[in-house]
Amino acid sequence: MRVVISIGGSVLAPDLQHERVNEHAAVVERLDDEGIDVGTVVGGGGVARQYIRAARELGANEIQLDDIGIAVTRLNARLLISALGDVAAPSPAEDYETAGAAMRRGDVTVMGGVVAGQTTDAVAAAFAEYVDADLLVFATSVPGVFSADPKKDDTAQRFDQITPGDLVDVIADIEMAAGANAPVDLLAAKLIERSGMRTIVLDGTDPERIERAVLDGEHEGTDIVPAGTEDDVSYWAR
Ligand SMILES: Nc1ncnc2c1ncn2[C@@H]1O[C@H](COP(=O)(O)OP(=O)(O)O)[C@@H](O)[C@H]1O
Ligand SMILES: O=c1ccn([C@@H]2O[C@H](COP(=O)(O)OP(=O)(O)O)[C@@H](O)[C@H]2O)c(=O)[nH]1
Repeated sequence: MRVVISIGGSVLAPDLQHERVNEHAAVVERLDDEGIDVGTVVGGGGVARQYIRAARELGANEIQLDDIGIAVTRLNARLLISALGDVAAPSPAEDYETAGAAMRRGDVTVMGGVVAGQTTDAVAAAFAEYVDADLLVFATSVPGVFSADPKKDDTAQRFDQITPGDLVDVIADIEMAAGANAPVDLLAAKLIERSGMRTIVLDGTDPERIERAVLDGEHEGTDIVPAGTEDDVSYWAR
């Protein structure tokens, strides 16, 4: 089984606590021990947003701000690599070929961002498509995809399941500036739509939830399910 896990910066290292990074690494190592090929993609979180905010005040444009964001995602990736030790490739892969080759060698791969104009959500979706992953997991700071931003709207409802097309509609209005907050970015949603890959968005603040979702298929987040496959047993058996 091949799994790609997108670990938001806000769940990996909200305040750069090494204990939390260690807990995520322990989960990745246990999945690796189970014989699962694991690819991880790490976000920039609050630290990236702090840098982006400061550089925006200093006059940097959005592409320059994205590049700053990418630099922070790669720093966070190095934190996870530090905790993973020998099971991980020694530096964050900067393209899908390098990451895919490392996965084929049996290393856990750790990526950050790759190119301006997107987020690590799109990196995770593209890498998952590149390696024909069986499962893509977005571990984020909210318990799934909601009808509106749950941090701003008390009436927002969580979707147990959503089609990629409906996901695109839910997130289409979220701003795309560097450092923006979305459960999954628009490009990622379109990649999930075209690949039809099995995808889960869940609250990853407790890393063990990621482990349960991968090993037992149990989670309380949102399944992104291609239209028409909601009751297709072969889809859910993948
Ligand atoms: N429709 C929505 N459903 C879920 N979350 C949403 C939605 N719209 C906006 N958000 C925001 O998306 C963010 C997703 O997590 P984020 O803070 O970007 O963490 P991560 O570091 O995991 O990417 C949350 O801050 C949440 O408030
Ligand atoms: O391939 C990438 C990945 C990240 N980013 C930039 O880096 C920021 C932080 O990454 P991300 O949003 O994925 O981090 P998260 O908020 O999920 O922790 C993004 O907002 C973008 O500005 C980018 O331009 N290209």
